[in-house]
Amino acid sequence: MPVEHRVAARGRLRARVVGVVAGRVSVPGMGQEGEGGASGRGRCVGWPALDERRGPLQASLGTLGQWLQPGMADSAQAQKLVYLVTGGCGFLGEHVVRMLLQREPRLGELRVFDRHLGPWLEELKTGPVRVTAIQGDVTEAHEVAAAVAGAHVVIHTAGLVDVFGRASPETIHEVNVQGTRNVIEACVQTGTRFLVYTSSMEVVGPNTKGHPFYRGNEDTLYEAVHRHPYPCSKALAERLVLEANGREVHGGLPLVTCALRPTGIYGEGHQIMRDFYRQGLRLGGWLFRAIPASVEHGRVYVGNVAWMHVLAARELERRAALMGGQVYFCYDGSPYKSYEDFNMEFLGPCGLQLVGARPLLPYWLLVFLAALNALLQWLLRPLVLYAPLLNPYTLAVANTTFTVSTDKAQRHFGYEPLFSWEDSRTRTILWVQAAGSSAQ
Ligand SMILES: NC(=O)C1=CN([C@@H]2O[C@H](COP(=O)(O)OP(=O)(O)OC[C@H]3O[C@@H](n4cnc5c(N)ncnc54)[C@H](O)[C@@H]3O)[C@@H](O)[C@H]2O)C=CC1
Ligand SMILES: C[C@H](CCCC(C)(C)O)[C@H]1CC[C@H]2[C@@H]3[C@H](O)CC4=CC(=O)CC[C@]4(C)[C@H]3CC[C@]12C
Repeated sequence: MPVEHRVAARGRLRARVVGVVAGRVSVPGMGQEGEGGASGRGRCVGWPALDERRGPLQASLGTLGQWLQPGMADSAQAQKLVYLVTGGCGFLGEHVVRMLLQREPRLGELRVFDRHLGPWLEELKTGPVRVTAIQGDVTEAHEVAAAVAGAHVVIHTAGLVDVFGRASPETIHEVNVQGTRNVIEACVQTGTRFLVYTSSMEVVGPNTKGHPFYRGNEDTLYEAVHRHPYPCSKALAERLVLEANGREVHGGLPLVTCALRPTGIYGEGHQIMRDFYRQGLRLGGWLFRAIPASVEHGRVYVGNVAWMHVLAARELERRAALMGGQVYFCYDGSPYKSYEDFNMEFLGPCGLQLVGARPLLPYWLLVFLAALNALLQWLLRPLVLYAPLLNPYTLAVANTTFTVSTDKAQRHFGYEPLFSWEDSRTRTILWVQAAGSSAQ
């Protein structure tokens, strides 16, 4: 069992850390570090003061300048790297964590930072890579700084994904914007040079005017106008990340950043898909079409999004000049369909049927119901949280074509989807079936 403990350094740096260290628990200062732990690897389980913290890590890794020598990454002598994944216990974060463990040969230590740590992290402790679970909050600058210190690469995927009105706009801003600012500042202060940010298609659109974005790419001109707190926060955070590219980090070298913009992610662990499945089961196996089949909604498989993060993080060092400050849509071979028709690719084989070749309700009635839901949410807020799937924002997103067609990630860092559409579909169906049966 992992031991949870408060970690203090200089009285300022505090983060709740659960050390899961290659099969054993690391308790700082108690002589229980993993074998060979004296080198300082995985020192985040016991945070010394910032400057001291750089010492042991640099002793084992050399100076930052050293490990960045051209060609070194390819050599057999390449240093093992420390990765930090914020939001590593979320839907996407878990896939990124597992993908790094499977596909990043240079991984020496993996720090998983999240507000809520998943029990599945336990199973990772048997592997060869040191996995350090850190319970922390991205809105707490000192917790972020403690987690980032000594990491070579940060994949910042933590975020508050809320388009249903569960959280206040202030909280969404705090987590998504201030949290990202804290990550950037932590990189700058501690000398971490490589930052990959999980942005979203939502930073582009659909916009408030309902303009379609049809098979667009990163250079497509589109009027990005937002009002909802979630896309506003993601757009602001993305800008912070891109503007931070080139900033001098502790040690004098430049920060290299890029942002990945997934469209709607699906796959194992996708809660909204599971909710639709359960809703269909409750309705006797039927779902009712609300959106015209002609409205295309971009979707991408979570395993491919995770793979893109791993590749981008790996290649940022070698291709800093090309990739630094760039944005990349996440894409794969998933077909272009409406949101509901796409979901039926998985829910159909699980026994559900989508009723209606056309929407059963006229659009004006959906708009009315969405507005009614928004009103009810506002009226009931002092008493209870009413947060249905249908609201004016989700209706507008679902009802506006937004699809991407690009190869920028392939051109810039050699990305090819790891999972074919058939694989992605099969994996998702198996997960929906399992998640559905465990719900009954
Ligand atoms: N789900 C989707 O379709 C899409 C998601 N994204 C982005 O991908 C990222 C991951 O999203 P999902 O995995 O879907 O969401 P998720 O909610 O499953 O995962 C987010 C993770 O961040 C953690 N987190 C939230 N607030 C935190 C805080 N204050 N401090 C530390 N950790 C915190 C959560 O505990 C959670 O584990 C987000 O940044 C989101 O904006 C982008 C495009 C599409
Ligand atoms: C919940 C919506 C579908 C309900 C439609 C209804 C009520 C008519 O049946 C989802 C439709 C589109 C989704 C969003 C989209 O995939 C883009 C996103 C990107 C993100 O970064 C976060 C999630 C989301 C906003 C996603 C949320 C659910 C939908 C609005």
